[in-house]
Amino acid sequence: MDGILTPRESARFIAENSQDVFIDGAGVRSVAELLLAKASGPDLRVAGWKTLHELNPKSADEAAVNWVFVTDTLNFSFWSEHDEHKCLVGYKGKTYSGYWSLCAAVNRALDEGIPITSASYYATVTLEQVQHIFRSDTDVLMPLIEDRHRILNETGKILLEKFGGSFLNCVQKSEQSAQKLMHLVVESFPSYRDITEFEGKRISFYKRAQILVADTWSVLEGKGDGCFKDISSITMFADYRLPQVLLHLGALRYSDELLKKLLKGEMLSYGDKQEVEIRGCSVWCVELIRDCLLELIEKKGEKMSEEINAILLDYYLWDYAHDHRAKMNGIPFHRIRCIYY
Ligand SMILES: Nc1nc2c(c(CN[C@H]3C=C[C@H](O)[C@@H]3O)cn2[C@@H]2O[C@H](COP(=O)(O)O)[C@@H](O)[C@H]2O)c(=O)[nH]1
Repeated sequence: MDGILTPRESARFIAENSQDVFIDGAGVRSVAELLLAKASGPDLRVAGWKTLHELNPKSADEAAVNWVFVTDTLNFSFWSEHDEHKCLVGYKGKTYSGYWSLCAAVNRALDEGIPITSASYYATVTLEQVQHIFRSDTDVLMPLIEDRHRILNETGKILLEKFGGSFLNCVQKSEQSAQKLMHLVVESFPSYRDITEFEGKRISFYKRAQILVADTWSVLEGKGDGCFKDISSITMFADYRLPQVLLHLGALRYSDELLKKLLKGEMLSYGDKQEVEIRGCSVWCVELIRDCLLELIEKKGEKMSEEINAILLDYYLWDYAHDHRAKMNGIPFHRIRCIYY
């Protein structure tokens, strides 16, 4: 897209001009050391996407790719006003919240015979049907349910018109380039256009487009159509969880004014200067953590069977945030309602 900085260029520019969010060098190093201990384990492997997460598809076929597409099309804004009172989805004896409540609802619908991953279905699905599919076990609904309905209709129609109703056709058009696929998704599907302005420049995060490429790579196990030669050019995904965990681990720091605002639970808006600084510095922070980790691996003389990239670090840190939810209680995440993350 012309005149727009790439996510990596955007992150660097924001980090160099940020006034309320700072990257802490010592914190970056300590996170890299934490990850070094995991480097040769199962966590920092593309296979972890399936082995560590029971709701993710185990197959690597067209149906699995279309599962990834519909979940990442709806992969935004799950936080609730009060954490003890939120949307919950029970599935196969377990209760899921947040992003996982979305996946549980998709799998529940498929088990009920509702073809929620088929574009021919969700292109014309009604609001009532969407409210039923994503119903909560509590009186707290999944946030932005009307937006989710609108986006399903819009995205389904485009997938039918441009790609024969299957995201696998879109993947194949990208000729094993992650960047080509990311740009094809952003150009084709409006809800993926995570673009804003900062200090007079047009910047991009493309959070859902990047995580869609990453999850496509993961579900195809990095093979065949999913063997993206440039997969390591994808950055971390600028959501609202990663900044929180980077703050908790000391790799990010906020100004007193911003911290006070977040601790009060004040909402930010998409494109606010401080919101952009949080997202941009988080992306750049993970780039620096990756560089530091690769240096430590080199020094240690470890042989890696798979290249470590920002995607695998992101997945690990996002899961870390989930596993340490209680410990992170006092650490705020920035509250925003939007369809981009
Ligand atoms: N940076 C980053 N953001 C991610 C993910 C994922 C799900 N990926 C998992 C699936 C397979 C992989 O193995 C990953 O484990 C969701 N999100 C974002 O988080 C927020 C939801 O958070 P909570 O309210 O706590 O559920 C929301 O903005 C959502 O868009 C990720 O991986 N990285």
